[in-house]
Amino acid sequence: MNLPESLSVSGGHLFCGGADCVSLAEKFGTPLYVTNENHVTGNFRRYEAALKKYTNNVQLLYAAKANENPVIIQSLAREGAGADIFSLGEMRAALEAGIPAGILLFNGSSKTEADLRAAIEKDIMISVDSVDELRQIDAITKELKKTAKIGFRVNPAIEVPTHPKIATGIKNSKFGIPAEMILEAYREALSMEYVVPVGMHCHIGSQILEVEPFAIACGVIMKVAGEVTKIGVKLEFIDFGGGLGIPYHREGTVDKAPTPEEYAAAVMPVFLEGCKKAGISPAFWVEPGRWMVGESTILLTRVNSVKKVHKTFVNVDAGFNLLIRPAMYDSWHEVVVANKADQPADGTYTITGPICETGDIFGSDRALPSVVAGDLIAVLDAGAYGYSMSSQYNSRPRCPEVLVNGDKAELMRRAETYEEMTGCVVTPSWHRK
Ligand SMILES: Cc1ncc(COP(=O)(O)O)c(C=O)c1O
Ligand SMILES: N[C@@H](CCCC[NH3+])C(=O)O
Repeated sequence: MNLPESLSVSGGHLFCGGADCVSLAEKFGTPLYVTNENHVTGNFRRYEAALKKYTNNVQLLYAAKANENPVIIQSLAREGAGADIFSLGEMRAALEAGIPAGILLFNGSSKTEADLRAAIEKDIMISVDSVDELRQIDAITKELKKTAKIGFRVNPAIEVPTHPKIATGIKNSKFGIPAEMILEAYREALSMEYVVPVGMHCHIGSQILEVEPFAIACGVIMKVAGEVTKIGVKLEFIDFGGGLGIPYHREGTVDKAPTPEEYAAAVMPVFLEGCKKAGISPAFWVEPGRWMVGESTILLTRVNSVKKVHKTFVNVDAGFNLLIRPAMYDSWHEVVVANKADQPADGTYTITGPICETGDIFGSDRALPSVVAGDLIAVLDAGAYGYSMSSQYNSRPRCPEVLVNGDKAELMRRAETYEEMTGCVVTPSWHRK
């Protein structure tokens, strides 16, 4: 199999960086998320270098939702990442990781007054998703007598080749303001006392395996940028969102995932040409999440039992409460028997979790070496939208996360306890004895 760079095989065992996954599972228990830190920081450097070949006026904002572990956010903050934040929790994590407020963008289509107030108080720029939200910002800035720098999220109305649930720039998406309504929105912002429109934002979707849609969206946005410049907006940044996909299929029909270099080659000339036409020089911002962390991480899970019936089920100790992507989007994740990583396949196996739902399947009919109870399965490419979308469904406390750096491996999050899981439960008076 075409393993991600974060992994290798030695002596029949799967390794993450310099750490033997079989030993990690013995030491920390399973289920266990394992992340290769150097892979994450290497990704950041590569993505940034690819863009900076065209202009130095570039800022990468890590999409914190992809993997919200504060340690990961801190690793990227140290590399100079800003962050795309979507909630007060993500705001707090980004600020605590040391990311300066000036390179945070508060995104989202449904912000609360508390969200807007916190962003304004902390000088964090807001990607405004509706005129209604703009007016709420106006009211808060007047009350606080404080400036708010904003951009609008533009919906470029383009089709993107990805799962419909994660295509965000299509015409009928809930996100953004249609390009034909955007001039009015900027005009209104320009008329406000404390609101300063300085940016523009778009994000067309996630897990996109072609670069053309990014270039098309960039063309639409640059045209709009030219128009808003004419009405007096001084654009300091244009944020083109995230979305670059990763190759989840690594065997058989292997995904051809574009590289950041290919992304840059497709998008940057359109951006620079648009800037020239409009006579502007905003910074180029981009918000990758999945590409930064997706391939860096595996989910290790122990085989509880093997059931040979109409097909062979491998019952493991992790369920979709820990990695919901296959159940939610029918997403493909490769699976490897981590303690038999050099053995040839001898049959087909369906990897199922312990959750009380038929859809609790990590992979169906996968060709694997002979699997028996006690074996260790690695679910690959689990770094993006894995732990961050986890839940405690079926009253299962979340598992620990280990960070590997070279041959060092330590916890970056311990397992939840039952007490923590139920710590918010309150007993109504009539239930008390
Ligand atoms: C506004 C915004 N920016 C960035 C991202 C990150 O996307 P990805 O993880 O595909 O790079 C998302 C998620 O789709 C998003 O909604
Ligand atoms: N959660 C999605 C990606 C959505 C990105 C956030 N807008 C996934 O796992 O593929």
